[in-house]
Amino acid sequence: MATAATLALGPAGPATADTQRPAPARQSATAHGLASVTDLFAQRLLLADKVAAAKYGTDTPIDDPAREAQILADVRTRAAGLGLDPDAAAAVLQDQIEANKLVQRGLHARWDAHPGERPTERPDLAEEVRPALDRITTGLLAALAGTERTRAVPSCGPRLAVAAGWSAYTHRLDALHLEGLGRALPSVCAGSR
Ligand SMILES: C=C(O[C@@H]1C=C(C(=O)O)C=C[C@H]1O)C(=O)O
Repeated sequence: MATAATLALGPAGPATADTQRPAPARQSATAHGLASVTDLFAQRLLLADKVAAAKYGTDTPIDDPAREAQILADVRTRAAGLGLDPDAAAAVLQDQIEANKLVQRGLHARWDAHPGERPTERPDLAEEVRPALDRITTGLLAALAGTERTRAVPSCGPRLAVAAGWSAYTHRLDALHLEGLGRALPSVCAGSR
């Protein structure tokens, strides 16, 4: 599927209707589109609502260093298996973790200030929410592998900005989640590390 990002930044120049675009260029722009990465960032940030709800009003802290270390070690191993630089992949995941905690903190502050907005249900962190986060991590590693070349070119930054804007729009991110998305981006482009 062609996204606004791929249409705006595809290698064939100015955006043209899909039917007019040569097939190889369209395929290449789509396969390497950074929206595959930023869409997963947005999905992960939306899951922060469930994480925050699972923890709110309990003794479970927002920060869980042991779980973070486990995720990062696993990501390093799997990145190596995919031919990705383990440090680079771990840096991207570290940013997702920081972004997630930013949203969780924002939600807890909001719920403290506005009791009427507190969640009415407490999702199961271990059984429901963390498995969903783990599925996103698997998709993210594949998306990082699929965008390796795009993430290494000088135009990565502007492409990433367009992709992030598109993902924020399609996932209807509010101001807090948009702030989280900004925190999720710094390690994506190879030149930024
Ligand atoms: C999401 C959670 O909260 C925090 C954020 C994490 C993440 O983004 O993966 C992992 C551990 C916690 O520090 C969680 O506890 O599962």
